[in-house]
Amino acid sequence: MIELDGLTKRYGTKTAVDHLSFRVRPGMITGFLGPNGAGKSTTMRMMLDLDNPTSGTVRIDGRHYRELDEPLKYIGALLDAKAMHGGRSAHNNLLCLAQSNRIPRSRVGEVLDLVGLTAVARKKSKGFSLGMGQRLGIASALLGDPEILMFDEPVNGLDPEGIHWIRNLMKSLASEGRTIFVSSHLMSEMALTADHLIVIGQGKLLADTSMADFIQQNSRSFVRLRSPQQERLRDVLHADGFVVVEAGNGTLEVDGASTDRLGELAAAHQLTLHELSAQRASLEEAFMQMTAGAVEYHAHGTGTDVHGGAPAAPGPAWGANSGWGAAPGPGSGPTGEGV
Ligand SMILES: Nc1ncnc2c1ncn2[C@@H]1O[C@H](COP(=O)(O)OP(=O)(O)OP(=O)(O)O)[C@@H](O)[C@H]1O
Repeated sequence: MIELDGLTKRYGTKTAVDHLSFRVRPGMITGFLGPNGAGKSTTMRMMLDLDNPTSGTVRIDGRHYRELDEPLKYIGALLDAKAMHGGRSAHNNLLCLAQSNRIPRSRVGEVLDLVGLTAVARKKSKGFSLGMGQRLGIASALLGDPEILMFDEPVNGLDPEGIHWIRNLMKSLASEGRTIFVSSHLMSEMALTADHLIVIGQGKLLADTSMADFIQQNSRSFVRLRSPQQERLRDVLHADGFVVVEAGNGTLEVDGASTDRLGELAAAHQLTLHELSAQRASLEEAFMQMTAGAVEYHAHGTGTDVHGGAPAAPGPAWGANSGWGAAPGPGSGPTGEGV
């Protein structure tokens, strides 16, 4: 378990992390979300004692990081995959870490195997691709077989097979009862991976909730209907008290209704339906809805349409930090489920 209490970090007049308090619990994957500059990396660095809090505390299984003997056996982290020594081989990078934490030499081979780098174990890591570097960073996090694992953007640079692999790895580590804390800008990936979410904006806690509740509470869900008798269907729905939105292309959208109820209503009036589908909002929509007021770096002239998917790609007008990391993908719009 990781416990944060009133964690705060100021850089001069800038408050990067603002009185954050939350728990990261074992046996599940907790996603850590926030727009660019929200304070995620600063929070993770303070969790690992790489940065000193201005005030507040972080406890790892009840203790401060500094009080842990051989910390890699308690908490493993992938923060910056490029932090490895480029002149050393993958094997030697891990061996140095293992020796400084009294981890047996045999574990190096095990984790290299686990991340699929055995064939390049003796190659210098400076020649590694982004994806190979990520795998090496993940190997270093796993080295001490810790109960707590923290991953900052773990799928960065990984190909689809690699993304699938890290997703399943995190799930299996969580199912063993470990504590998994992961940040990512890839909402579609986060939606498939995390059980629980911590969302921050401008350093402050915005949400600490299950994935399902987060999506339900921060976005619109509706039922989409399509019928060759659209006008009659609309009249029947109106007569039954539903608010109906004509969405173009012959589709109607109804908020606050179940597909069962609407299907039965259509059948009772002998109306043919070509589509009856519950549209669940995506995590990306819910995230953009919640963080709309806490986005520090905006692209001028694009806006963030909370019901219309991802904003446009970052342009030259973006702030000092890069823009949104999430490209519109399979998780971009509402997802349909139905007939
Ligand atoms: N060493 C530093 N000195 C001054 N300001 C800093 C420093 N590190 C971070 N900040 C500022 O603190 C804020 C939080 O930054 P941080 O990198 O933690 O955000 P983030 O959520 O990880 O962002 P991203 O998603 O872009 O990686 C930003 O405004 C950033 O400019």
